[in-house]
Amino acid sequence: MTIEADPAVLRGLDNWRDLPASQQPEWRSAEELRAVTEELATYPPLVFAGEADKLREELAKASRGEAFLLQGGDCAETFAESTADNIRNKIRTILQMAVVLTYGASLPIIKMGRMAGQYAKPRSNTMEERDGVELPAYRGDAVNGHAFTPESRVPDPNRLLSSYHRSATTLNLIRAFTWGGFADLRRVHEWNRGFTSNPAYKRYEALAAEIDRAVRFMAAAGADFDALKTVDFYSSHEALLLDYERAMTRIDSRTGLPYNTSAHFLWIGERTREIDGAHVDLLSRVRNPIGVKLGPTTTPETALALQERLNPDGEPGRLTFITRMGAGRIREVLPDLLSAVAREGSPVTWVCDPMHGNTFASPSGYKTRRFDVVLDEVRGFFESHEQAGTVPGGLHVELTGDDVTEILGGGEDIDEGALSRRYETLVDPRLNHQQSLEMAFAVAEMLRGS
Ligand SMILES: O=C[C@H](O)[C@H](O)COP(=O)(O)O
Ligand SMILES: C=C(OP(=O)(O)O)C(=O)O
Ligand SMILES: [Mn+2]
Repeated sequence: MTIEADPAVLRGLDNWRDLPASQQPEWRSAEELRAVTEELATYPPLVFAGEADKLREELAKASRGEAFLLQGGDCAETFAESTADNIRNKIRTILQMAVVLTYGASLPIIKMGRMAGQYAKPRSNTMEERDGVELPAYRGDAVNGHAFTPESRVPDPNRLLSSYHRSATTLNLIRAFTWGGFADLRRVHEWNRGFTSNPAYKRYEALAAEIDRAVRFMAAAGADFDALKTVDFYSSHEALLLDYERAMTRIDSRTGLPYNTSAHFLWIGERTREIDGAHVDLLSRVRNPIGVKLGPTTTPETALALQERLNPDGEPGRLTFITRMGAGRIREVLPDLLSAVAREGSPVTWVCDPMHGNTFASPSGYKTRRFDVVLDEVRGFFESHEQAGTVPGGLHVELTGDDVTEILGGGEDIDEGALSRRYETLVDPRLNHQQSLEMAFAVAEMLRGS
């Protein structure tokens, strides 16, 4: 039986159109935009509402310390790089990290990609200047091209259709990999053995040996490894482009309620989380689990107001706060926020993004981050929760499965001179494959309190 939506609920989905919306492109034609969104609205959903419900329940567990979220992927996915190899390497990296974190946390790890839709970027500056030439900033492949030419930088609504198609093909491959045998625990464990056999990561030898013993114990005890061949892998992206997100918002026939079907999980960025703004309004009306980024200027009042607006019923798993304070600020800012929300707010899943508060430009002009500083923010996150008596629920990182050189440091000690070797990101720097695994081992040690 199909349940129809309440007409007032349907009308509400367009309420955002009358509200201030920051970070929206100046599309080259309103007509074209209308045609594109009308077409998008006829396309099938990318995810099923029931999957979003399942994720909400899993995130509720993370809010109580019964699970831990690992959310990772590019700062900005690109059409050109959404190839089989890239997608496979990213999934492989996240699965490898998840095995290490499962052991460290002794908890199920919720696996989520910043994948299959992470094509739109908020920018600090509307324009970019190079050698005296000024053009609109690159805002992600969903909006314009990265090539520094006037033609490429014009926001083109047709790119929204390409985003949908790229998201669909990426998600299809993700589902094939994670249900088709690629995620087999024994196989992922073998990959991790390859990583820890590298002398650069000798520091993690003891932990790696413990994991190895645990897997052998499971085998000896008759664990059903065939049941561990498949995993749930969720998709997520920043819900930035409201025209796209609205077109992908559909009524679930089981319940008559609206879901954003472009991804399982959507988050609102640090630059678009105005309490009376369009982004908060649209996401307040969908049933998906959602996130909000919180930077170092966030006050307890703001956090509580966002909770009231986005999760008025206080439903566990509905709202995730993704904090991105900067390693230098987190110990000073986060504990008060945690205490205020614990005292006066409703259940929330707290996740640490140790990337976005720690970005700087190297002397040679590369946007980068330091591996040690990123890890220090994660440490500060755990310390703050310890101090406030609250639950650290997960990790949100920008990573890739390839050997890029975008973040300084780590066991292979990428230095400033090395950044130019393989600096490929179009927006923010990502942990490479090895750095991602190293982070997983380091965080696993933190989770065990060693
Ligand atoms: O990914 C996050 C933001 O889009 C990014 O950090 C903004 O970068 P910008 O300051 O280069 O515009
Ligand atoms: C834009 C991003 O982050 P923030 O909103 O935290 O700056 C991002 O996650 O890429
Ligand atoms: Mn980013």
